[in-house]
Amino acid sequence: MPQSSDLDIPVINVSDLVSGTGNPHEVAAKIGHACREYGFFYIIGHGVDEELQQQLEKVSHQFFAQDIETKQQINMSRGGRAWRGYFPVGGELTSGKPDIKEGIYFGAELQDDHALVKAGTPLHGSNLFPTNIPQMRELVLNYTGAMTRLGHSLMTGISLSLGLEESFFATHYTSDPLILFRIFNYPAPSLNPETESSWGVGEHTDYGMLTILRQDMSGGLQVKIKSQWIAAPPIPNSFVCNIGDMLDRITGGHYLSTPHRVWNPTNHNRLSFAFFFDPNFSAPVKPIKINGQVKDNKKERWDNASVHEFSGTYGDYLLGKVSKVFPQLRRKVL
Ligand SMILES: O=C(O)CCC(=O)C(=O)O
Ligand SMILES: [Fe+2]
Repeated sequence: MPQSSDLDIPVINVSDLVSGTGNPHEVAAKIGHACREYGFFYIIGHGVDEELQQQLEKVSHQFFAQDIETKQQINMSRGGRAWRGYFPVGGELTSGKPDIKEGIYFGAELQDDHALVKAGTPLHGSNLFPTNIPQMRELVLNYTGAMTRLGHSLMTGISLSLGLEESFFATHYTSDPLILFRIFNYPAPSLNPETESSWGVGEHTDYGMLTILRQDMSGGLQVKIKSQWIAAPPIPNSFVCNIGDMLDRITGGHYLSTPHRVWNPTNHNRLSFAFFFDPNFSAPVKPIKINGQVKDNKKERWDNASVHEFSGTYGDYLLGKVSKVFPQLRRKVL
């Protein structure tokens, strides 16, 4: 680990963006700098109710502490094409290796009569909530509501930071954002991932636009910046934000989709709450004109793939990735 403090991930107070008062341009400039140099930043002053977060954390501990049979009652196999529900430890792979984590997948709560659900669109539908922990439903829906509002505010900052109209992303990409929300539990004790090659989540980049992560106080998140792994330790009352592949693509690589990985360095379980604020499923993803050349971090990337070679909608990109692991999510051939 480098000792140099110039590799510290920036902490940005976003209250002026969220409240729409004060100086959003100053906040946007800080976000722009962080996106160019790190692809990661912490936010404080985000306005998301701390009590709500703590209650969600409490019921999540309650859920994961149950026996496996009870948790399996909402297994992902029951979520069908909506891609919702519980997966057990080892049930998800990163680069072909099983992750040492379990979790629950949630998304926007859409009923069967919603047009996209009726059309059989993958990743759209209703959630699987645990019936034996009834509070979880309302907490998850309140939390995803608050995070969706926060996502919209941050996207205005990202628009401004690129010298675009503040509504640029809302107009072209996120009028109906694809929302994925995952609660993860990384059990303890963990093996040393450096020697045992067993990560909670192996090295990867996120697929979409913007990820907003709440991590508990355990630590263990690492970010690959300028070829070095650095720690992104928990900071009370903050969220960690990072850029996904689509924003990297749209900005010609000027905003980096930065590789990261996680393990549990403690002797108790580690919880995290990953909220993915991603483009509309049907939005065509196209680069904007930006000064300077396209920057391709293909060589730095875990998959040695270039996001700049992709063309199509966000749905095409996402399904191309996840249907390798979940073949049932392939598009229906009409
Ligand atoms: O659990 C974490 O801290 C991060 C999870 C993550 O990187 C992901 O789900 O994409
Ligand atoms: Fe991630």
